[in-house]
Amino acid sequence: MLDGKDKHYIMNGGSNRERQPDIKERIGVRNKKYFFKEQYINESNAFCKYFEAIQHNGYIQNIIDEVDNMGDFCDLYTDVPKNYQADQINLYYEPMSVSEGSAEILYASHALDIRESADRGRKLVANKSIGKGKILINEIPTVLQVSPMCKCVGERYCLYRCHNCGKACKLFYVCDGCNVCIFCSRVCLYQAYKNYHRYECYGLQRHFWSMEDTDYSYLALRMMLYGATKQFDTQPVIGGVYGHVENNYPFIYTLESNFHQMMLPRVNKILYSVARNLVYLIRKTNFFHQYKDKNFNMQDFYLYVGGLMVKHYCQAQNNNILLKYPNMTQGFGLNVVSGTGKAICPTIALLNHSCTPNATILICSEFVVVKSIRTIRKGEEITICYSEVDALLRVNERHIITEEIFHFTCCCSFCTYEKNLAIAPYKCPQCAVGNAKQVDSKSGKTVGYCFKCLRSVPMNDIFDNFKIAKICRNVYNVTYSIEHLTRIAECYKVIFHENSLPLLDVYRLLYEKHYLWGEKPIEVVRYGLLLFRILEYNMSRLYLPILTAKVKLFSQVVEMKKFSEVRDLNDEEFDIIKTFVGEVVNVKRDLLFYLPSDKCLFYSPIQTKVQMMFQRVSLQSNDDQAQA
Ligand SMILES: C[S@@+](CC[C@H](N)C(=O)[O-])C[C@H]1O[C@@H](n2cnc3c(N)ncnc32)[C@H](O)[C@@H]1O
Repeated sequence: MLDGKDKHYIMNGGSNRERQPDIKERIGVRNKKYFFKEQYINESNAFCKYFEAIQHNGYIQNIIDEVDNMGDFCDLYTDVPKNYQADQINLYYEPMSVSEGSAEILYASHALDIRESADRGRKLVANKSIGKGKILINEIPTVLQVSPMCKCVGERYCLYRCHNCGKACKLFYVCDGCNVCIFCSRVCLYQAYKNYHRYECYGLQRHFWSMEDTDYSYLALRMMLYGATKQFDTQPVIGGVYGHVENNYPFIYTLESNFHQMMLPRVNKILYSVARNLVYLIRKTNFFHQYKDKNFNMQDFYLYVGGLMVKHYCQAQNNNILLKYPNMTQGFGLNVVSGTGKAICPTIALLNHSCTPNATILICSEFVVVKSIRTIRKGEEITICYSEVDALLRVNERHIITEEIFHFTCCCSFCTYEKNLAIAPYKCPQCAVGNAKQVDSKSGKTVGYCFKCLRSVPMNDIFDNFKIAKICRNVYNVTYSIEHLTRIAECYKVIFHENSLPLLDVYRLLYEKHYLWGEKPIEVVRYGLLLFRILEYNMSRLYLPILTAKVKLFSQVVEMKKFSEVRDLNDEEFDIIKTFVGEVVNVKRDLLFYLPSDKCLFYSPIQTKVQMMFQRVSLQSNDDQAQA
């Protein structure tokens, strides 16, 4: 439990931690002109300066023209069927809820606490051991952006979700004004209209806002409008609870924006989008009329609202949750999802990113649910993998994504592990458990140091294998032969630990080569299984990209004609197939983590086919299971 000053800081989100850009590092790497610290102190100040500048040099006229000459009303909306089926969205999941709610954090389980760390800011940690598959948070989004279902926006965005509460709706009410927003009930329609929709309706009709994944101006506007309905009250209710059902604005207001980590071109894009929003609000809506008789300086108030929208834009970029579904019925592709919008959930926004997460987000009708994907120890931080980051990429590639999209450099345990690999990458030749590094190479002998044995170890064997691997790699680069790749894998098995990432790269290549060119189908299974063993060791079995890739592997094996020719298996091959059949059965259980049982039915034909293909093996597996 937190107390006193610490608790105040953390709950209020402000904390005494003011993130400052790492000036030396940035200026060292990038051109100085991109750095803006001297120019802008914070989001509000940035917007004031920008707005003053565009007013001064006349550029504002371009924005006014753009707003005044918005396109025509889009005819296609009139084609939207008014009684469209809910497209199974609500039926996707059973309702889920946390077993016992926290008294300190809205929507969270009592097993979670808020803490703060110097490198990552606020975080949620487990205050007791948590099992796999437990519901940790079950949150109703505070602000929601549902992508409109207009056909000119594209099929990808088609969605039958209430734009106010997020519920999927079987029959819906379409707003008569814009014909874009749909609502599940008259109550939602009325609420939305009163709180925000009357200000956005005109722009929505004319595609004023881009619904692209990288544009947050529409969501920023909605966040500001939510604030306006709460009189822009940013003071949390006394009582020290994080989050408030009636007024979550104080908790939105303090979400991480990473404004000071952004480069000038990005900031300029945001300022421009917000200036557009502001001009739109002034010229096309009566949003500001309600404040006119309150004796404030309207010019200052415009700038205040603009500053708020800049802040919310940056926050939306860092904290939004993509409303998407695991959609494994379509081609079993990696990350095959149907994107439908973005949500701001202040409690879930406390979760930091990890490239080897211990929890995942599921969208369950109008709820956003966080579920543990492995056992979490007491005191361990709860982490998710941010949806734009593909944890299957290598560390440098992942860092490009986190830096470009979220403006932070990931310092999770997996990134640290991958970086440490560079320091002591080898398997100790003495104990075969510890990590060793080379320390010396004299008179034909290579000596290393093992961090487990805590002493020097001979490394000649390792370096002999390195030499062979290097030669094989050179030959492979010319011939692309499977034999040389196999030889590299054998050398790597001596040099590195069996679940290490260098081996993963070689197995991935071997799998692809065998799948495309190989004569022996059993090798596809062998390397496919090895690949997933390493991935699951480093990440988790219940990790959606891994699961979908695995289902893809199984379906590929089923499709391989050559398997029908496999008759006589030797003992080793028999074992491989036995493991494979076991995995095919197990994956069904893993799928149930993400989908209700009727949605896993698509998987049954694969299971049946595999069991028929390898009848002898599956019979024996069944016997083994019965004995066990
Ligand atoms: C959704 S918020 C998470 C909560 C945040 N720590 C806070 O105090 O509000 C995302 C921000 O947390 C920080 N963060 C999250 N994961 C991180 C990681 N793995 N490494 C470094 N910073 C991280 C970044 O500043 C990121 O923009």
